[in-house]
Amino acid sequence: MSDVLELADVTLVRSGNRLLDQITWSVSDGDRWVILGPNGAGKTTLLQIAAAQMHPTSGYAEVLGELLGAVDVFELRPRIGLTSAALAERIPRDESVLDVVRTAAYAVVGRWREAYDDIDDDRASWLLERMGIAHLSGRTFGTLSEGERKRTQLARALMADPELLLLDEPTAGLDLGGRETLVATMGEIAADPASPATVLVTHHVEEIPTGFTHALLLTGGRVVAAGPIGDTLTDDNLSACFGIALRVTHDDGRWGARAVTDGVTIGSRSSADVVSSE
Ligand SMILES: Nc1ncnc2c1ncn2[C@@H]1O[C@H](COP(=O)(O)OP(=O)(O)OP(=O)(O)O)[C@@H](O)[C@H]1O
Repeated sequence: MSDVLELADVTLVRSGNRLLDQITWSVSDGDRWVILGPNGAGKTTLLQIAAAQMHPTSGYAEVLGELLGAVDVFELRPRIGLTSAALAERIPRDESVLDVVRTAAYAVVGRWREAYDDIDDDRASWLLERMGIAHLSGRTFGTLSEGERKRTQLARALMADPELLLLDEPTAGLDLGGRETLVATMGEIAADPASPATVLVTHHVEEIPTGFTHALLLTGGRVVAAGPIGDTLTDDNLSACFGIALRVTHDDGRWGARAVTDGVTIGSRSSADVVSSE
């Protein structure tokens, strides 16, 4: 197994704040990681480093065998598939769904004068089929529902046959049905041995697809726990991560978490919803 990501003592400082604080983490070929943590924990920032979009202020970060700071990131980025809200905002609303996916072959957003081979067209069409949105290929991105946009972005992230797949909150904003079908699709991708090493950022343990192998819990820019998912997603670790007593469940390959107070599980993760059993 080769290392896809190798971070050692990575610290990132912006405006005097330590967004990431001495992160040491490695991802190997075949791994499927989930990063969990409360708002502002540094999840997106960590993913930005993995995507070669940001450099650490200090520490060592190697992505796909290339040392950040010593590599041409414009050569590295096409090897990485990324979905994120920031990237989605850059997609022109009048771009066709097919072009949103095809342009990933050049790691650009927005069709210009690139020429596409039949092989690009075939792959883009196959990915849209795989995501269940082949019928939308001629529609413009701006006319899609949120769920259809998320599927388009996932197809785009896979277009360049990436060696590393980074998914930043891919199910955010979806209704229950849309979330469940996308989580199932991500489970299929995770189960495929040909799929690249994958890192998924989410706030919700319920959104971890089946087949995910590892978890990293982040709070205040620091790692609370990281490792094989069964050892890491424990009541104690998740409670420490979110700062609230939580009970973790794992049924049929899917994870769940509920708040606990005075030994009673009350069914919410939000501290605002916690009611004492007294
Ligand atoms: N340029 C910046 N200067 C100062 N602070 C920043 C900057 N960019 C981000 N931050 C802060 O860094 C922290 C981590 O942000 P980040 O977006 O990585 O968190 P996150 O875990 O992804 O949060 P969320 O779950 O809310 O999306 C936040 O407190 C954010 O306000």
